[in-house]
Amino acid sequence: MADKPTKGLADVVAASTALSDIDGKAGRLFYRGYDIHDLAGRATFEETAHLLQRGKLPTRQELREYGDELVRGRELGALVSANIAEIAEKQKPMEALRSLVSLSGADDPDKDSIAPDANLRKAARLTAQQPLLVARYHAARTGKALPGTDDSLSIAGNFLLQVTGRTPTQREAEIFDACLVLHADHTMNASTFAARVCAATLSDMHSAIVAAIGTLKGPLHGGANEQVMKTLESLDPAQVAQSVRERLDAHEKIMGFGHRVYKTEDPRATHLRRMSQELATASGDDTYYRMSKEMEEVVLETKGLYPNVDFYAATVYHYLGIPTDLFTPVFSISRMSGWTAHVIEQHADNRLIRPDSEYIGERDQKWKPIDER
Ligand SMILES: CC(=O)SCCNC(=O)CCNC(=O)[C@H](O)C(C)(C)COP(=O)(O)OP(=O)(O)OC[C@H]1O[C@@H](n2cnc3c(N)ncnc32)[C@H](O)[C@@H]1OP(=O)(O)O
Ligand SMILES: O=C([O-])CC(=O)C(=O)O
Repeated sequence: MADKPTKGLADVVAASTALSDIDGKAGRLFYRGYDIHDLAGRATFEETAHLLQRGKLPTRQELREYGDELVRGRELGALVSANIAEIAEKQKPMEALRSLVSLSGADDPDKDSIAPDANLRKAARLTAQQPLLVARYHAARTGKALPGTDDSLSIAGNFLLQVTGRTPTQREAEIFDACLVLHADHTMNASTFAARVCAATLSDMHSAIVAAIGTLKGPLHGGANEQVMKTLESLDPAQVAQSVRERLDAHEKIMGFGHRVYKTEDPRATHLRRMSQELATASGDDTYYRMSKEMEEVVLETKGLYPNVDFYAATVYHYLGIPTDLFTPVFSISRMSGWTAHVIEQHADNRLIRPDSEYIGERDQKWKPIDER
């Protein structure tokens, strides 16, 4: 007979990884041994993606080569281009991305291979294409022309340019770049686990990423950042503390708080809070930032819960001019670097992921013909 399951697989070690590590008690996060506090605001997203996918922080030469590969790889395939308008009309952003990444698999030059070199190339292409897919989707649904990419800008800068229609200031691009670095990888989170389960059947990288996107979408995971903004918009700025207390008394979850692993402040929230404050001040209207701070105080005092990565990311994206329903797609732009690195890692030392279950249904049922049931 199987053991009792641990609900939600809490504390179960499901894989070995050299990609990221969390100390949940101390509130620390590392990518391949580098403290997130050393990377955020110092390493670019491109360097971070290289670190995750290719095992090391790049030299200038390696970064140039990887950057060129990203530029070459961002071209979208024929199937994606032919279908994006209809998808944008019929599907919400995360559903659309799930469809578009699936279609892009059919256009990928390495589509039939899961060999290590093919996986590296696919990881770079998926990372390069994800921001463009989000921007093209947004352009298609708004009917606005997509500004061309500017090769003097980073992935972060180009995304802001293409979604807001204006060249970001250097500081805006830096802040968004730091956001991408902060969201890049996070041990065995639900979407990464989904990707690894898929990859472990020796399925291909695009299939694993489709599974990950579908998993990130939910409000208990990446979908929370959009819900945070909706909560802020729904609150009366003069009644924040009272409304949050009422919601907690009614056993409602306040999105953007709590975490399976962190029992103290999420180290990413420390950076995002600071960036939210900076952008709020620069915008001349810091209402949402002040409301967020008040929510944070009430939730900590009432429930002992800290903000997670999604909480202050919401106002950062809002102040950067990103539409609220693109917040979770933005998360996927960053996490693509981690997901693809996990697929590479899974394929490199694979065993089928197939846990056990505890049977709790009826036993010894007697079969009856349909007319006797
Ligand atoms: C990128 C990311 O995925 S970060 C997480 C994003 N998700 C969210 O922000 C959604 C809100 N948060 C949550 O739902 C949870 O804290 C999760 C999903 C992140 C973690 O879930 P779990 O580890 O399974 O904790 P669980 O949901 O069992 O919560 C434990 C207790 O804290 C409470 N709790 C947890 N989070 C919250 C919250 N945000 N608001 C109010 N209460 C909460 C639960 O109601 C539960 O209380 P109980 O023991 O009285 O029933
Ligand atoms: O680790 C988790 O469970 C969720 C999370 O914070 C992330 O994916 O960034």
